[in-house]
Amino acid sequence: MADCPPVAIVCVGMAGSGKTTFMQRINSHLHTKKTPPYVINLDPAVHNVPFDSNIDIRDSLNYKEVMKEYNLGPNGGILTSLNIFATKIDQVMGILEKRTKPDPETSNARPIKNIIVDTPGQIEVFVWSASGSILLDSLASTFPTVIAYIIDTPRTSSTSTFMSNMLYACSILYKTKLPMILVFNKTDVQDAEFAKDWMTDFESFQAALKREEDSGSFGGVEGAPGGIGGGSGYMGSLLNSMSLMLEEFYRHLSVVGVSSMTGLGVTEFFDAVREKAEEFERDYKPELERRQQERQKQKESKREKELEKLMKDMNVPSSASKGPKNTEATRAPRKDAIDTISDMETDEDLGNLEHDSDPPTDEDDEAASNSNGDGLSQRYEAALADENRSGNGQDHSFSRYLHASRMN
Ligand SMILES: Nc1nc2c(ncn2[C@@H]2O[C@H](COP(=O)(O)OP(=O)(O)OP(=O)(O)O)[C@@H](O)[C@H]2O)c(=O)[nH]1
Repeated sequence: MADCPPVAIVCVGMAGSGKTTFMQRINSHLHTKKTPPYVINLDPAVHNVPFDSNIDIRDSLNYKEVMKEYNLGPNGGILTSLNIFATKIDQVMGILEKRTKPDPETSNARPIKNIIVDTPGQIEVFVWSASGSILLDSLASTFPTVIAYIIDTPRTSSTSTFMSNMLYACSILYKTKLPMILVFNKTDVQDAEFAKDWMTDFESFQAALKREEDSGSFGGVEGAPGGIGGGSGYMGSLLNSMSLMLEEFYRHLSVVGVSSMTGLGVTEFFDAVREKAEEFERDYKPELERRQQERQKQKESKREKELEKLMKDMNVPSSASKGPKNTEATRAPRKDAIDTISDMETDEDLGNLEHDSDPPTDEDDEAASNSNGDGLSQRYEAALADENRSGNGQDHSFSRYLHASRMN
């Protein structure tokens, strides 16, 4: 496996599951193996990080200031910090690409083989946000990327908490569409064999359900009513069906028991990473590329439609036979310009763009003279007034607006 490409390992997990301690453990393991990883911390709200990060979101953003400035609560602050950070993803990817490429002429003779990423404990803020998707998609489009879902084993030992955690993991797998390793952490406190059994043997899960029912401790709650919690009750039959339904999901996962405290199971974790990285190249990458191509196609067809609509709005017939305006001199620059319009977001962009692309007509001059050049809103009003005078439809006013904008 000497030539395997660098792998990005993104650690996600509920608050307190031990992500940061796990990051510290795998970081020190890789240092011991003389293959130091590239470390990224994406948790803006963490107080102390017990390892050195190469990129730390806290270096570029003060989460408390973000909360104050945008008048947000803690989760909004984390989300907004991630959104702001996501705008720098190109720079981050540039750095990562440089660090993972061998370059004997510089000190980068031994390129990075692992990128490890710590994320906020508020999973949904990362996994369900646009910035989380941007960050994950960017990583996955360049490196084999694996999600390490960290689970607090002692807190997952009852059937209902186990099932809740599995459903959460399933939703993350479905949302990120990346290979996943379930890391049952804190095995120094409780062994993870029970979880592996439940995932591979439906009957052992049913037996555990029955035991909880008999002892009246369903869901880890002593004295829970059997009618609700028991294998024969509503929750029991729900758990049974869910565990059957999740069988297919379990098949796609690697499961390792780890103690971030003692280091037990870390070697198995890296074996699983290698396996998942191969799976990424084999199964996920083609799918990812297919999705990227589809997005590109959709973007192009949307642009085509916008172009057609705009041509219509501007009274530019698409066939050469219609009207004197449709000459090479006018048509070509318009098309280029309008292609660019769909990438522009602000009115100012539209104004600047049109300035160079389309020679004015007498009508336009009139519209422009109605404008005092003090801003786009006034120009827009001028175009509107013009439209009212001529009784033309709204679409036509847009073309006048574009021409009027050009004069400034
Ligand atoms: N016994 C034991 N305790 C652990 C282990 N891993 C983490 N812990 C403890 O679990 C607690 C939470 O660990 P963190 O690493 O801060 O958890 P986190 O998921 O990063 O927490 P957030 O940053 O709040 O999301 C700490 O008290 C750790 O010492 C482990 O393997 N064994």
